[in-house]
Amino acid sequence: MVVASPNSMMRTKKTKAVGFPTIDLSMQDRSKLSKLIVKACEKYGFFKVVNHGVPKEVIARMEAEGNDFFAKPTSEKLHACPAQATPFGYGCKNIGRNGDKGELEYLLLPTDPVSVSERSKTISNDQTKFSCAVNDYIEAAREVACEILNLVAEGLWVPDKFVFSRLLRDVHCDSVLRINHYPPMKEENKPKVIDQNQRMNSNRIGFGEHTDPQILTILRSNDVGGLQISVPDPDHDGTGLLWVPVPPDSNEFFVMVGDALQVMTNGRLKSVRHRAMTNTVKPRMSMMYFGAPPLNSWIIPLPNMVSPQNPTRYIPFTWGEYKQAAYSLRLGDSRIDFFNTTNQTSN
Ligand SMILES: C=C1C[C@]23C[C@@]1(O)CC[C@H]2[C@@]12CC[C@H](O)[C@@](C)(C(=O)O1)[C@H]2[C@@H]3C(=O)O
Ligand SMILES: O=C(O)CCC(=O)C(=O)O
Ligand SMILES: [Fe+2]
Repeated sequence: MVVASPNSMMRTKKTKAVGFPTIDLSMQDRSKLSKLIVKACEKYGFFKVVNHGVPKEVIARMEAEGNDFFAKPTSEKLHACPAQATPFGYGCKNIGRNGDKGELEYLLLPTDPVSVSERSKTISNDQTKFSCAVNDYIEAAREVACEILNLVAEGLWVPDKFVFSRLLRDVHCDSVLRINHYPPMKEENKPKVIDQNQRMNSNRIGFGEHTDPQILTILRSNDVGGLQISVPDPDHDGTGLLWVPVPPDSNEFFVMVGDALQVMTNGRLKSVRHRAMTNTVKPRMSMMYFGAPPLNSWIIPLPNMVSPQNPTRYIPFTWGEYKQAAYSLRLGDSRIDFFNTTNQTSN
């Protein structure tokens, strides 16, 4: 059921209300459910899911491990810094390899149990407890992602309803788990910034604006806000953009369409531009499962998304090629545009 409940109505400073969809995954009418999900993915590339079936205990154990890790002295956390050539492990303020900075620290983890166990040696004093919490959380988040992707396929009338979820279940999938920790910023350390809506914004950007490159992101945070979604501003014929804050909900998940799903649906579903802000009072901790295919998978518009009236919008590429492009670009770059058929130069 799509519920425009009072707490999902966000009022911007320009007194505009934006209600992001809330979708009840336990809804019995599957055909209606799949249509609602597709509608949300087309309009915003973003929605909240309730009644997702993930046990509270699985989320609580993951959160406890995150809190324990980030509470450690910096000298200990640095033991979990990535070895060269891998992005995995602990990071602080540096995002990616091209000079992007954020007001956060984070853990980036692979999602296969063997690699999680290997990584956990430098992260936790109780490797088994850490690995179990992470593996159980990843499995639960993957199930939510796969169920949503099956519903997306059904809602789009794709003949093979497992076409997306199969990629996330592949043993060679390239999915990742990220745990972000945003310490509160002291007032005196916060420079005033002018945001893209030309308003003075006293909050500081924790994680700069971007779209997620993968297929689907399942985000969960503690009860501290910060996530913002970019939506077209209805006042400017859809040409301007507004940042809309998302009220946090520690019991539920937020779902974001990634670039790869936008491409596979030939642009029908939209990958969502988002960012995270810091605040002055409480630390925010968010956990993202980024569902990605194996590196050698082709990311190509599905046949039923292409027609003479709606020709393919993207050149064929593998997930490995897309990831390589993403890592050679800045966080906020529109990397998907490099693969748009209209942007190709012939020589
Ligand atoms: C600046 C970068 C960080 C990032 C890789 C990139 O070059 C561009 C995409 C970024 C992003 C955003 C979503 C996820 O947080 C992430 C892990 C991903 O897959 O793509 C990050 C990358 C990162 O932090 O390593
Ligand atoms: O921390 C958040 O709420 C969002 C972080 C994010 O978008 C990311 O890590 O890709
Ligand atoms: Fe993101």
